[in-house]
Amino acid sequence: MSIALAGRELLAVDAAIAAGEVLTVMGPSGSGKSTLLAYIAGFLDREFTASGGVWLGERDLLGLPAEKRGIGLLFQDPLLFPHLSVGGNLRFGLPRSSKEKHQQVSQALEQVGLAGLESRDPATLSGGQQSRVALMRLLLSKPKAVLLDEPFSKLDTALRQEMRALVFSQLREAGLPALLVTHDHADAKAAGGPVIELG
Ligand SMILES: Nc1ncnc2c1ncn2[C@@H]1O[C@H](COP(=O)(O)OP(=O)(O)OP(=O)(O)O)[C@@H](O)[C@H]1O
Repeated sequence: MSIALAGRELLAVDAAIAAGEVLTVMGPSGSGKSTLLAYIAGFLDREFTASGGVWLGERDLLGLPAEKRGIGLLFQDPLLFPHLSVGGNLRFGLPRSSKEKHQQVSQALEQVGLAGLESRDPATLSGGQQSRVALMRLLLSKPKAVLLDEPFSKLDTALRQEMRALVFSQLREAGLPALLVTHDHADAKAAGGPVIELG
């Protein structure tokens, strides 16, 4: 696929991502990394024109509205809902039909070392704890693929290493194909998959 801005090609990418693999796209500021994710997720601004397909298995994603694409997103900010508790944020990610919501939420919290924090206000959690809640909310929503936009860039060094290990191991375990955009070579190395450098 390729994306143009004001008639000039901004970026072109041709790649396939296997289940449990993370493809990293690197490039300088303005090279189109966030634009690429917006195209795949289904919210590209009208200023851009794009051509080429985006497939998830047999499904042509471009024919589907954003909310039907089955894509989970993780950004540099955890973006937790401030009016919901930690448990409320995690339940929000659960498909409407899922049973035993309470148990799924408490297991998810336990998995990331946050057992018992269901009723906490997200604003009272540390940045690292908020990132872990955001990751579990994403996984509980059962996406078919994941897009990561500089997810570690706001964390300090020690936390960044811990979150990289956690995010990539959870994605691998869930067998999800993922696309990571980043400036940071250490992110690409930790992701362990192929790397595309945009010009
Ligand atoms: N809504 C828009 N209208 C016009 N131009 C835009 C719009 N959004 C982004 N751009 C331009 O498109 C180009 C790519 O932007 P994009 O945000 O995808 O880059 P990026 O590689 O993610 O950058 P960064 O690493 O700084 O986040 C930039 O030149 C940017 O100014």
